[in-house]
Amino acid sequence: MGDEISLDEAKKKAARTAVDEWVKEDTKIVGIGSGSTVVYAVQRIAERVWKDGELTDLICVPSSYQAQHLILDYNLNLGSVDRNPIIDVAIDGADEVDSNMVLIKGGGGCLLQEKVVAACSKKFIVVADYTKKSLHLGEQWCRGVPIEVAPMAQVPIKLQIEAMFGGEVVLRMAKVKAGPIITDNGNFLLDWKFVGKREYNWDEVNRTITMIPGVLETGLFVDMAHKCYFGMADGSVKAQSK
Ligand SMILES: O=C(CO)[C@H](O)[C@H](O)COP(=O)(O)O
Repeated sequence: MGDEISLDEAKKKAARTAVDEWVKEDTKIVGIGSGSTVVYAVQRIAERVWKDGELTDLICVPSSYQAQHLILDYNLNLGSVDRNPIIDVAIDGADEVDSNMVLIKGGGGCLLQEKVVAACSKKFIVVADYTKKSLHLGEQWCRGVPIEVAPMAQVPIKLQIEAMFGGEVVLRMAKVKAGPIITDNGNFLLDWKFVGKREYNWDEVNRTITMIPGVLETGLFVDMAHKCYFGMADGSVKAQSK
């Protein structure tokens, strides 16, 4: 058996491949996702700007506070969906990707802005390590589907989701602060630990949950991803498209 690379190396390979395949000289605006894999995508963009003298006019639109500061730290041009509502390509991570390219996102709590940026993008490209790839959602990611909600509505939303779809909905608690996590948008996060063995129609589930008053957005990204790049344990990069 050959040597396995680390998860970080796998993320890096996926991110660099995606940037080189999708961010070209004529790309004007790129959406920047959130999480640890996207850091390598921003590093690659910065390398091309600052070392290779390419992409100097490229505008980067962040999907979170983290992404905004990444863009600033690497001295890239900072945009916004106010100024740049049409994005050529967005590059983002995922917590899980199933065989139909339905994604769970929001493990890092940034799903609302991530979905807005993805929806503004002509192409939405996902970068991840091999542990995120699965046949069915829930096989790899066991923390449930993140849902961003208005704080005052969290109890009725929890009860409605459990009654309609089963499983358990839990309020995500902060680790080094008393009380729940507060998102970049001042909201709470629920994690819906769905019933693994049940067959869900994710499009329908997503639409139904989104309709509950007080729900701002779900971490289910259905029919949004154009292509996913997975850094594999053997050092290769596997691409998945529909
Ligand atoms: O959705 C996200 C944050 O809300 C991230 O994209 C997702 O959690 C993947 O992160 P990482 O690249 O660190 O595995």
